Amino acid sequence: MESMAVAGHSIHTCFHIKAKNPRVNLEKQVFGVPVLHHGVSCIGKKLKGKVGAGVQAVQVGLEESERVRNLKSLERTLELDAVSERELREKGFLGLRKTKLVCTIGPACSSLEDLEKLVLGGMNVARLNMCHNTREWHRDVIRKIKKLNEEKGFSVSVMIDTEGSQIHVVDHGAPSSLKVQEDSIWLFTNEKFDGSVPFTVQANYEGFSEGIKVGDELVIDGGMARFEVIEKLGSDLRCKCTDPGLFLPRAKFSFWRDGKLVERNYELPTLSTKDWSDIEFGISEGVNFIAMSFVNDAESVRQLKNYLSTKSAASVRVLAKIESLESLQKLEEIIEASDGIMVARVDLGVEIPLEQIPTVQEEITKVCRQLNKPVIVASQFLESMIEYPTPTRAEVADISEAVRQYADALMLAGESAIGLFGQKALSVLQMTSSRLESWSREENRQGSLLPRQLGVSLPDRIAEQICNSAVELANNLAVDAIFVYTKHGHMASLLSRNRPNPPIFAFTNDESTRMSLNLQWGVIPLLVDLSDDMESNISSTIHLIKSKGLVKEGDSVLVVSDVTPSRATPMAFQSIQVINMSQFRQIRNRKAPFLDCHSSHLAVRCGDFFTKITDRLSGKKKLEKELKSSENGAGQFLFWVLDVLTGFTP
Ligand SMILES: Nc1ncnc2c1ncn2[C@@H]1O[C@H](COP(=O)(O)OP(=O)(O)O)[C@@H](O)[C@H]1O
Ligand SMILES: C=C(OP(=O)(O)O)C(=O)O
Repeated sequence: MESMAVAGHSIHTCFHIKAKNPRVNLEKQVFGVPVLHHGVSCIGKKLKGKVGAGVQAVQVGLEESERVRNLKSLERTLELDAVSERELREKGFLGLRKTKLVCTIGPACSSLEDLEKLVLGGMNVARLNMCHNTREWHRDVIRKIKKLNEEKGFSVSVMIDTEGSQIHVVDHGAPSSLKVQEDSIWLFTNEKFDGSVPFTVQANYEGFSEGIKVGDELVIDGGMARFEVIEKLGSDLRCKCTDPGLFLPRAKFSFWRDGKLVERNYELPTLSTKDWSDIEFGISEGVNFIAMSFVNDAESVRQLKNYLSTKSAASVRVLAKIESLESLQKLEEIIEASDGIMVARVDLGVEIPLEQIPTVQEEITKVCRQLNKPVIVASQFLESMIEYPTPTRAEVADISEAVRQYADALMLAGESAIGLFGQKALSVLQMTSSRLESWSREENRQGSLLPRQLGVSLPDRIAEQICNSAVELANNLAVDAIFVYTKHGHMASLLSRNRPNPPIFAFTNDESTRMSLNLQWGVIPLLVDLSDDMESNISSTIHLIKSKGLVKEGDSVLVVSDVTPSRATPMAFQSIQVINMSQFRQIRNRKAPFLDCHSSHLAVRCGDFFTKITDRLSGKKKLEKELKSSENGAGQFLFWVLDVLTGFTP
């Protein structure tokens, strides 16, 4: 054991852990777990009156004047975005929406007024697809969003999608959508000519028909219309319509043989020359996310991330769009290489049968959570609302299903970009996701993917386990919020991964972290000027939230702090504390922590306890016996924590 600080009901311990399991490199890691000896008896119920009244442990070595200075500077700089603040006032902590919303910006919503309405309607991320419209148009939209952020106190992130390389139709013989009649004969060609020729479809890639045989099936947009290849004329294909339907501009097509997709290795790069120049544009306009279209392997994601690093733009997060069979086959490596995933359901439906989309979506969402990467489920949630003012019941059910699967974010495409009822569509998305979230909470149905099922899969197992346990504590103690202090957002995302009942307030002093956390389920990112003194950070942020009148009598918070080594805290220190915010008072006049006999007894227990856990539970039985027989509350508490933590069998 290294050091300890105890005051009031909060106990902080800090100790070395020596692991016997070589996979867990604990030797150099130190963390502290402040624990309560009250509260054991109130698991699952509201904590009113039972929680330590405040954070009273004070950093060793910090002079009082410095502490007060830290507190004052924090108070000046805490930024909670205007939309979250309004929602918090209206609905309280537990009423905050957890599922994030992404809107595609297009001609129907690109004015300043319309963008503001989308932000007020809950848009967390504005998405611009670089395959449409001009660069000037995109620049104008990005600047409008930044202007709104600055002037109205919003915090909306910007995402651009690269166009990517996919075989699609350049022209299908008409300027707009076209009905395809049964048995009509069409020519598919790579020849380039100006204008439209009836019954002639120009493809964007000359090798589009390589490997295709007479008798193969050509499917438009995953089933909008179907043709049979009846003749090969050089690289052109003569096809007969077997299943009539619609030809949309830029329709995508795929070939099928014996009920299976004909897989071909097109010599098309994931990022074209145009994409690279769009990426340059995105960097220069300070976008927060780049969503890469048609990613087929992890290498292309790494290539973009390396490029961003060389351009000092590593803070731009790279999302991989899963929209091909190949990307599904290499799903895990792509997820691991990227900063997040978009399930691009429209294009995915071109390459896999439509009936497989729901289960594939669920699988991708689950793997993303396991690997701790945010996932956006995209497109066609409210397709009918492009034209109609109300959604179909099936569309509402589709939204609910994605929320039930715990996707981090849901995305509108044509509904907001070109739809007649974009704002209404966003409000349907917002209301449906909020409704399902509160239903899950009320009915205590949050356990569909328990932390145990997430497995122990991440490289930083200590942080992972602390966050898993913190969320279990937060849920069982029914706290109103979780606070986390984070530089890169790592701890915040690990907490979010467990999909807790209370919202996660992530305090960061890094603007790019704040913007990237906008995609993370249940996280309210706040920009603060964090100091080295974690206790004063905690004290000031609670004080500030209180002073804004956002705390009600009895509101409690579970605080997870992740402090990197500094002058004031020479060791890495991660701690969990539970604080009753309404009774909280800022402590300004205490200089040093103090110990008492009871606390030092507890700390020894803690050291013993964690050593045994990391020793693959070998000591669990013995320790259980010791803790069970303990006569004080601390022993009982640790017995319970042991029970929580040891559910995570390595
Ligand atoms: N910036 C834009 N300018 C014009 N139209 C757009 C723009 N962005 C999107 N759209 C329209 O909205 C629709 C949906 O957009 P998107 O989600 O990019 O899907 P996709 O490109 O696959 O159709 C597009 O088909 C296009 O008609
Ligand atoms: C979001 C999608 O991709 P894009 O809009 O780029 O075609 C999709 O296919 O669902």
